Amino acid sequence: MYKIVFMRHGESTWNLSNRFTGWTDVDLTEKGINEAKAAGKVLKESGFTFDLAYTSVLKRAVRTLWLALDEMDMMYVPIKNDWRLNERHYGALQGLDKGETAAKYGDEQVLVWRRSYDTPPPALEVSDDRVSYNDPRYAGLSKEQIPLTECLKDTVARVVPVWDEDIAPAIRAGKKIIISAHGNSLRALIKMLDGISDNDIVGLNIPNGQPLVYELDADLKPIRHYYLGDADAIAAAQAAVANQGKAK
Ligand SMILES: O=C(O)[C@H](O)COP(=O)(O)O
Repeated sequence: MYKIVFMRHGESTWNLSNRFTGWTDVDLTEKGINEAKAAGKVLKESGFTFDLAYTSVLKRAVRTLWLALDEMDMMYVPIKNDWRLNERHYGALQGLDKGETAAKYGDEQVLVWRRSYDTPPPALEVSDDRVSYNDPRYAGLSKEQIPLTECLKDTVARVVPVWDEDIAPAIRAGKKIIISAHGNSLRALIKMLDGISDNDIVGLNIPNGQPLVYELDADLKPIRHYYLGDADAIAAAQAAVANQGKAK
């Protein structure tokens, strides 16, 4: 039996101000820093150790990983940064307030943009300052690989190859792995692992900064999964994420 730990980053400044974030590189809040440290503490207390870590190229996930590993006194663990673990690109919604957007377009439309499997939010114009073409961290990518918007299906299409080509072979080679990523890049991975339908994935919300353990069989099929933290607090945090896209 194998175990792998998934963790969404701690609260970011744009989680706090309830803005669509996507590929915008915002940092953690004080609360987010504390969530990351608490995640490291509970992992340590639960006896977890790691010998390989994966994260995105966005600082909220990278810093969450650093803080958790620091808390575990395991900052020597090799880290692979992969842009394909980035948050789902939120297109022209990036920077907008989720509640205000729901008040303008309706809760239903915002739910479609946030959670439907194959309807992307409105795309950025290529001339928009928010487009990542000139960002040095994506210098090795073609323009076709740099999204102007993404639905979850698009995110699945870039996340699953990281699993198949990199993470799964490492698990099979016996590496104990933690992945620090984002609400929707983790939803993409979990959809694939658990075989969740396009309809049911709408109801899956990942809370900030809570280690999620997956136990996998010899074929890397999930046996069971569980959060390490307090169950009531996690359920409340998941409900809060679901409610972020509703008009006040
Ligand atoms: O990109 C964002 O805004 C968040 O990280 C995830 O947002 P969501 O829960 O609204 O999809």
